Amino acid sequence: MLYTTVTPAEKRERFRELLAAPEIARFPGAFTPLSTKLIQEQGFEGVYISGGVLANELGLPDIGLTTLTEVATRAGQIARSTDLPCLVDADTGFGEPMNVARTVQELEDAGLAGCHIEDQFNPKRCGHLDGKNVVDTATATKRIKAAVEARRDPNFVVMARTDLRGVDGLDAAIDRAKALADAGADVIFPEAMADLSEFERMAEALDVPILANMTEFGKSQLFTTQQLHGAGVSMIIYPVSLQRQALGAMERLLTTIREDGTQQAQVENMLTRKRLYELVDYNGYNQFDSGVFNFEVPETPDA
Ligand SMILES: C[C@](O)(C(=O)O)[C@H](CC(=O)O)C(=O)O
Ligand SMILES: [Mg+2]
Repeated sequence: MLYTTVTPAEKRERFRELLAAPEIARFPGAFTPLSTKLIQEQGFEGVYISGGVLANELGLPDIGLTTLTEVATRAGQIARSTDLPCLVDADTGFGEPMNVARTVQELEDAGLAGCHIEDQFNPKRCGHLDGKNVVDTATATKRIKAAVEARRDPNFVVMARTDLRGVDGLDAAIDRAKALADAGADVIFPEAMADLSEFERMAEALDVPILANMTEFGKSQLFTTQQLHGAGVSMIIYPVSLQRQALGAMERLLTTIREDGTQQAQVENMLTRKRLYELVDYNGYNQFDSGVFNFEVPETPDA
């Protein structure tokens, strides 16, 4: 009911446990606070909050247009709705190392369990596209040092993402990742790995855990959890999957209404009213007021 009963400090401890555990942790990308309910119910270990998705939801491309305030506010709303640890995409950290320090503190205050900061510079782009701009190692490590020094909860996970693979190749990306780990990054997010052997080489070269980005229509094949686990990956994100699926369904629904003059043919694909009320826990609110949920909900009224 209302919000999570798990504190941000507890979620960060949980995130640390997940990273230390031998099993792989799976973080699907929530695109709304409500969607975290589905993720949690299905037993996933954590929630990812994608910068691309947040930008897209505002009708914007993922090129560094969103502000720290927008990202921290939305990420905070999402984090508050779930007991799971949430990892948020902090893009390039929203400015200079000084800004990165403020970003980390804002995200800590918003209840996030961790964030990742990448080595692109603005205008940044999706890591699975060509033509990215990447800063030098000194600048990239300064960002990470600033993030690590700024956090007040030592369990807040500072993850460094490197986009160098798509620019200068795997060896350069591995060297960069080592430097980022030396600068204090708790986890490395090697972006746009070409195949499993690249994940393997990256994991072998580092003493810190690595993340795999299983985004669709990108440069990496969609490997299974078992395959990634075998390659030494500690956690996986599915950043845009829920948004892509939902928007695909919305498009199909609108076409049906336009063509058929009614949504009837799509109703069977919709979440029912009953299920929606379960997700927002109408029942639980009866603890406050037994008049809140004293009605019957038709299960499939339109079917
Ligand atoms: C992970 C990512 O940074 C995101 O914002 O979700 C994107 C995902 C995507 O655009 O598919 C990325 O740069 O990989
Ligand atoms: Mg992003």
